[in-house]
Amino acid sequence: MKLGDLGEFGIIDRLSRDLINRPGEVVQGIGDDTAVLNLEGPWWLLFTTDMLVEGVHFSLDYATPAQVGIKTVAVNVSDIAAMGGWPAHGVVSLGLPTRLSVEEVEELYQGIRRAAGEYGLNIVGGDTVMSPERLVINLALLGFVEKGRAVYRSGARVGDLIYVTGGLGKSAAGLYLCRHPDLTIDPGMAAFLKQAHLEPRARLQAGRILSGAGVTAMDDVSDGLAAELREICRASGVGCRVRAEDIPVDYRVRRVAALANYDPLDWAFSGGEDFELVFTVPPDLARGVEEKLAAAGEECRCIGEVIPAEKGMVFELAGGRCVPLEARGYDHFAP
Ligand SMILES: Nc1ncnc2c1ncn2[C@@H]1O[C@H](COP(=O)(O)OP(=O)(O)O)[C@@H](O)[C@H]1O
Ligand SMILES: Cc1ncc(C[n+]2csc(CCOP(=O)(O)OP(=O)(O)O)c2C)c(N)n1
Ligand SMILES: [Mg+2]
Repeated sequence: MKLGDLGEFGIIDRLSRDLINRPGEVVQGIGDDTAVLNLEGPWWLLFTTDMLVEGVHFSLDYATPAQVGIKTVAVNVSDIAAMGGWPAHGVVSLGLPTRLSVEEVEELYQGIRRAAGEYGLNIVGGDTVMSPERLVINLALLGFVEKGRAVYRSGARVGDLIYVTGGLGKSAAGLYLCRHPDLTIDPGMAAFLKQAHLEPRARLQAGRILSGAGVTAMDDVSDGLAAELREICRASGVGCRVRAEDIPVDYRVRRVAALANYDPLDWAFSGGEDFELVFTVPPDLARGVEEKLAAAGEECRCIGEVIPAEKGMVFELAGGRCVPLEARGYDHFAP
């Protein structure tokens, strides 16, 4: 069978059997943003890894080595943020093609150093090997969260409101601009969107606030809003209804989408790599959540609500007509 026949999530499902031999220490295994492991003391350990491959996650045609380092840290911290915890210690593995110079590899590490400093985490080790063609970089990251405070994908309940932080589609618009440098557009706009793609930021502060404010489920938007909603719905055994009019899409994203002849909502739903947080919250706590985020300078928007599983995933178009929400997101092995 070919990898493309199963897709990324089918492959992971197949691999995920018979891997736990110390069940007593596992609070949450495969299936969430990070593993959650039980320790003595007040905190659970969060453990996650994400790898970036040249040509798949970045291109050195337009990303600087420092930006690749920044992104590597951000995508991993984002998974810790989506559990409601904080990052602590990481190890970095490098597969280096010999065409890179020492200076470029040092620059990569300047990016890692800068981002690690910003999120307050240590890099305490790693591995360095030759890679025949492409630059490969992996971070494995430990974090902590107070026992009982981790937010899983599985906690959404019918009636909860669905929110998303910040705005969606910026990364996809930025990627489009990196690939089409000749597009005529205001340079300030282009710089903003490209930065969103090349130097994403993890919503660590928002994740901490949300895990302390009673949210029921949370995920970071790495594969696109639709894919993350599918994960929450599947893990929680619920459905969802989201309103087109409330999906936060920045005017700059709309501008690039118009020039590129794309539907900006497609970028929001399927573009991915925005690293915003999508979360659910019971209606009686929603006001408090909004106020706490606003007080910390974090934006959020209510985009819909959790409905019974039988109703599926529903997309309410501007004007009120409802259509099924296609959970089309980034799949590494999509045909
Ligand atoms: N090769 C693998 N072996 C075991 N677990 C894996 C493997 N690849 C992914 N996973 C797990 O499958 C789940 C989904 O992975 P992924 O979609 O990459 O999550 P995320 O978007 O949070 O990075 C996660 O819990 C991850 O730890
Ligand atoms: C050169 C290049 N092509 C395409 C993309 C778009 N892209 C690559 S991976 C990805 C989705 C997220 O990656 P994944 O490794 O699945 O992250 P995870 O869900 O594990 O956090 C997207 C949108 C990109 N960033 N760079
Ligand atoms: Mg991953």
